[in-house]
Amino acid sequence: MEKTSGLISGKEIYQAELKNVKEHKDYRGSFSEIFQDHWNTCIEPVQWSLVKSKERVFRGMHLHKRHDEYFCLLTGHCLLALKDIRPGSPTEGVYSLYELFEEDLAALSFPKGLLHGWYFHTPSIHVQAVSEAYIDYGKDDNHGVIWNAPDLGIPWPMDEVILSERAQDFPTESELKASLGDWQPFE
Ligand SMILES: Cc1cn([C@H]2C[C@H](O)[C@@H](COP(=O)(O)OP(=O)(O)O[C@H]3O[C@H](C)C(=O)[C@H](O)[C@H]3O)O2)c(=O)[nH]c1=O
Repeated sequence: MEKTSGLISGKEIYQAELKNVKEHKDYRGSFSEIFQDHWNTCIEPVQWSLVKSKERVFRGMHLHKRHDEYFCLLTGHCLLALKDIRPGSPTEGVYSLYELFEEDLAALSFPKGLLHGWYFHTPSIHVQAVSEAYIDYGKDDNHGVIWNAPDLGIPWPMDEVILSERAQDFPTESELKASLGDWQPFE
């Protein structure tokens, strides 16, 4: 099977970007630059995190009204979904489903206002960055939608996942949107 990281379903979303990461291999191993300011991504990181996930773990779907995010798989194999629920976005209602492999490194940057979640086919390690620290956003801007909500419309290939207790109680997409009220992510 060809292990090429990229979009496998849906369409690209406005201001989200998957960037291939060049892995410079030699007889000692490899060296890969996973982030550069000059890439002009949508994010200015203020916090970096390293996340280890067991097989079949699903993290998300989450939504933040105030901060942008970055994700790069280091080891393993995962699916990563985005959905644009920003009122007035040129890609409002569009989803993107990416498949990422450690054998073909790639980094995804995406703006505030996109639902996002990741599923790990195998034990995996990734790094993620945010443009607002968890200590600041965790209490009031860490929203969610249940991963398999019918109105989310993500064609996940799996039926069962391992969720956090909090994520088990997330609402549907329409219930979240109703709770967010009138917000203007482009102002
Ligand atoms: C996010 C975060 C979590 N934690 C602690 C809090 C919990 O004890 C533990 C797991 O946190 P959580 O269940 O929130 O992790 P995920 O389910 O991967 O979700 C996190 O990563 C996805 C992508 C999101 O977008 C969420 O905003 C963020 O909460 O790590 C920290 O200490 N610092 C942090 O920045």
